[in-house]
Amino acid sequence: MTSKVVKPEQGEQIQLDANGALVVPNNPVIPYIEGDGIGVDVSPVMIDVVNAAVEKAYGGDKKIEWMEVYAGEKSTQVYGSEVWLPQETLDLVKEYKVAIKGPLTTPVGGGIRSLNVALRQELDLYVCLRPVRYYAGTPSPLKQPELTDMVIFRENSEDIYAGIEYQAGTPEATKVINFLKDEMGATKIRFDTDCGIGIKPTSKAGTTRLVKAALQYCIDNDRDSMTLVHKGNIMKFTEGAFKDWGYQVAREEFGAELIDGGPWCSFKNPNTGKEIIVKDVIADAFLQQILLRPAEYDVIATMNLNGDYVSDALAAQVGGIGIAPGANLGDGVAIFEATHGTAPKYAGQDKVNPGSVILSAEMMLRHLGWVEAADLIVKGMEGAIKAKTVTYDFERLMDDATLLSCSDFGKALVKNM
Ligand SMILES: NC(=O)C1=CN([C@@H]2O[C@H](COP(=O)(O)OP(=O)(O)OC[C@H]3O[C@@H](n4cnc5c(N)ncnc54)[C@H](OP(=O)(O)O)[C@@H]3O)[C@@H](O)[C@H]2O)C=CC1
Ligand SMILES: O=C(O)CCC(=O)C(=O)O
Ligand SMILES: [Mg+2]
Repeated sequence: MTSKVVKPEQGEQIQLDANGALVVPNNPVIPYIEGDGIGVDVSPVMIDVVNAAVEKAYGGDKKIEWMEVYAGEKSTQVYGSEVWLPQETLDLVKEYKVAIKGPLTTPVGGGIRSLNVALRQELDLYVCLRPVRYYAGTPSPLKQPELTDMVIFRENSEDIYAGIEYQAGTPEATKVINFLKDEMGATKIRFDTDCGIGIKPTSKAGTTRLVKAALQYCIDNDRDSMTLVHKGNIMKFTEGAFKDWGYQVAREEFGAELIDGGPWCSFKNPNTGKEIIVKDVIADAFLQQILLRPAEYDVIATMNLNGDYVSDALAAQVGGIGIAPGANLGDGVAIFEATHGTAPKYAGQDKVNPGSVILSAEMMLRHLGWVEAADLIVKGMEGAIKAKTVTYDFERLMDDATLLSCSDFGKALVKNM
C-alpha cells in the first residue's frame, strides 16, 4: 500500500543505544494520532502547548517535528472505509519509538474491537502507566484530595482485554460451553444456552514484567510501597496467581523479605536505603480505601480490567479524567495517551479540558529527558488552575472561576509557564 503519511522535511528519528536506552536528537520526529470525537479539540491544543514549552525551555535548540499518523475514523477517511488501524501506523510508531495519541472510539456490544487495546497489544506496550496527583485548587469530592498521590501500573496485554470471547447463541460459544461441560467437568454454568463466554488469560511472564516495572519505578522514584490490587479470592488462578507471582518477583528479583511471616514483604531501595513495602489488597476493598485512606497507597500494580476501573476512580478523586494522563510502555516503544475517551457529545465544540493529553505529553517530554519543558507544562497547569481560569468541567464545580474554551485553556497554560 502506498504511504498516506506526510513525513516532515526536517527532523531525525529517535534511536535506541546498545542498552536499549533512548538516544534523542534535538529535533525528533514524533508521530501523533489526532483521535476521534474530542481528539479534534484536544490534540491540536496539546501540540501548541508542547511546542511553546519546548521553545521556552530551549530557545530553539530543540524542537519536535510532528508527523500525523492515522487510526480510527480519520484512518477510514484516509485509507478506506474498512481500515481502522493501518499497518503503516503500527510500523511508523515502532520505527519512531515515541508517539502520542488522542482517544479512539470503541462501539459497545458489536462492531470493531478496541483500537486502543489493539495498539497496545500489537506493539506489546505491556505497561499502562497512569500517575494520579492533585493540582492545588482543582475541585474534588474529597476533603483532602492532596492525600491521593498514586501511580498505577496497569497490565496492558492480557486479562479479558485479550478479546477472546464468544457471542451467546453462536456455534463457537456452544462449542466452548460443551467443551467445558463435557471435557472439563464444569457444572456451574447457570444458563448454558444463550450464554456468552469470555476467557481471561493471565500468565506468569505477563505478571512478572509488569510487576518488575512497578518495583523498578519505586526504586527510581523513591516511592514507599507497591500494592498488588486483585480479586484473587474469587478468581484464584488468574487474579490470585497475579498476586502470588507479584510477591514472587519482589522476593526473588528484588530480595524482598517477609514481614511477620508474609505475604507482605519489603526490601531496601538500593539508591536511598529506604524500605519499600510490597503488599496486596482485594480490589473491592481497595476501591473504598482509596476514598477513606488514600495516603496508605502509593504505587499500584494491577491487572488490565481492574486498572481500567481504578484509573477513572482515582482520576475522579483529584479532579476527573479531564486531567488524567497516561502512557503505554513497552521495551523501546511508547505511546502516550489521555485516560479519557472520545466524549462524543462534546466533539468539535472546543469545550473539553485538554489537560489529560497535555499532561500525557508532559510524561512524554520526561521520557525523552526533556525535563525542563516538562516542568514548564506542570508549572503552566498549576498556574492556570490556581488562577481559576479553567474549562467547563472544573468551572462548574468552582466558585468564581472563569470559564475557558479548550483552546483558551491551552493559551492560559502557556501564559502561566
Ligand atoms: N484510550 C481511549 O482512547 C479511550 C477510549 N474510550 C472510548 O471513548 C468513547 C466514549 O466513552 P465514555 O465512556 O463516554 O468515556 P469518555 O471518557 O469519553 O467520557 C465520559 C465523560 O467524562 C468526561 N470527560 C471525558 N473527557 C473529558 C475531557 N477531556 N474534559 C472534561 N471532561 C471529560 C465527560 O463528563 P461530563 O459528561 O460529566 O461532562 C464525559 O461525558 C467510547 O467509545 C470508549 O470506548 C474510552 C476510554 C479511553
Ligand atoms: O479502548 C477503549 O475504547 C477504552 C479503553 C479504556 O477505557 C482505557 O484504556 O482506559
Ligand atoms: Mg478506561
